[in-house]
Amino acid sequence: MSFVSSPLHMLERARSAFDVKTLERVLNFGHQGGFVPQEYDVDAHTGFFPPEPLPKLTAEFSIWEEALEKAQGLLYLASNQTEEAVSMRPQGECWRDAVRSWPILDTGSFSSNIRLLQRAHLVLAWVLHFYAHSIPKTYHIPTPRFSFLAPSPFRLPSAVDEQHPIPECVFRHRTETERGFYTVSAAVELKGVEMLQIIEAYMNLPNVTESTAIVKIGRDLVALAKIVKDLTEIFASVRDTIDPEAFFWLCRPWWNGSEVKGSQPGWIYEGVPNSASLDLAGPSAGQSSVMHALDIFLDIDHKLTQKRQPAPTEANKKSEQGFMERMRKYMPGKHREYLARVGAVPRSVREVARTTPSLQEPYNEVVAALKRLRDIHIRIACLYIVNQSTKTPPTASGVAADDVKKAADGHARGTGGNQTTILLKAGRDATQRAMLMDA
Ligand code: HEM
Repeated sequence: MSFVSSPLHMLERARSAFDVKTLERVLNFGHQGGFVPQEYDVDAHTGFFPPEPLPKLTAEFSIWEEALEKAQGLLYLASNQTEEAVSMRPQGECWRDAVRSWPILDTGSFSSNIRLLQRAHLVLAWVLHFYAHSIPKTYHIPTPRFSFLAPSPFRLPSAVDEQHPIPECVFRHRTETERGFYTVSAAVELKGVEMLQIIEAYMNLPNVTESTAIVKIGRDLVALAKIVKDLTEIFASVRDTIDPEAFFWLCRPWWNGSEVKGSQPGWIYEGVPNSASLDLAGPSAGQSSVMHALDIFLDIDHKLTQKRQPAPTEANKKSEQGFMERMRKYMPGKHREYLARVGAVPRSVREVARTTPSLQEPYNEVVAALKRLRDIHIRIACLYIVNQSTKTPPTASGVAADDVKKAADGHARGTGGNQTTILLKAGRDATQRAMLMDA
């Protein structure tokens, strides 16, 4: 082992490995009591994404990883009545039997490794969705019961391993569409890193009323408007890469969560008290931490707590005002803390712009850009969800004529469980309301 003789040498060596900004953050220069995103597991280069892809779980947990891998070529939606889907039902049942017979695995060995915990969460969440949505439902047993807690070793039966011929086309179509959706969402998240740098700079300004600070804020708002415009283009690119039919009928049903609807309970996790009453929304890009950060930084009032103009419409009032806050429950805890910290800044950028004439226009430009983004997003949701739900399902979906209405029943709902257009328009209108009127 070689020793470094002085802190200066150490600094020099470290400089070659990191950029200076990162280094300063690590050493906490200039951030005494300040805002350091890394403390909230927000990376300087990848933002809310981990800096590296999540590592696979160790051999001890291979049953989880293997089950997920196999599920992707094996399971069909319960609603799929095509010949292939029906012929694959026994293999699906074997897969679910195997999952039911899993032993309880102790995750203590990696309880301090956040990346492995995240990987475990990701793998088990998808296994759960594959499990729940592939169970052929009957009208008499509306509630699928399942458990990860039964005590016998997991082994996939040979019937599954032989891999009876699997029809490729439906899977490929679904996988490509799904990949397209994740890629666009990831592009938004990564483009958003530039925005997080602006937020960080604002949070660390010693005095937001100083003239140099005002010049900096003005410049950053101009840059932010450009970033939001770029984000809008990324959103709009879904139309080039994602097929609406495959999105609505082949992918999206797998993402639905367990909603508690009236007297019908949600999914029951055996061994978990009151699990049927848990609010377990499916994944939604509404959980994107970067988009929440932007809203919070600009002080967009989704909850309609501020008196702003124009007054909310009746439809605005009917939408779920706590939706964005509810979606934060699905984010990693540290990211929630990051958002709370940004929201707790003593003077929001909106407040500073309101009282600083030179900042009103650049602030309004960002808000206008975000409103346009939400307009485009509404059009996308109509194209991919509302319109699709009124169409005849494609043959590959295997949805039987009698079941079309049931399958499309959630047509006006997002995977997060809300009436799509009302919710998204309320978000767009809340954005518009942040506009400073006397500019
Ligand atoms: C095919 C593409 C897309 C469709 C059909 C779509 C649809 C929806 C729907 C239905 C909702 C309502 C909430 C729910 O219940 O889930 C929603 C919300 C949301 N989506 Fe998307 N979305 C798409 C792409 C994206 C992308 C790429 C992002 C980027 C992160 C995104 C960000 C959001 C956000 C932040 C919300 C919360 C509401 C808001 O901020 O206005 N969406 N989306």
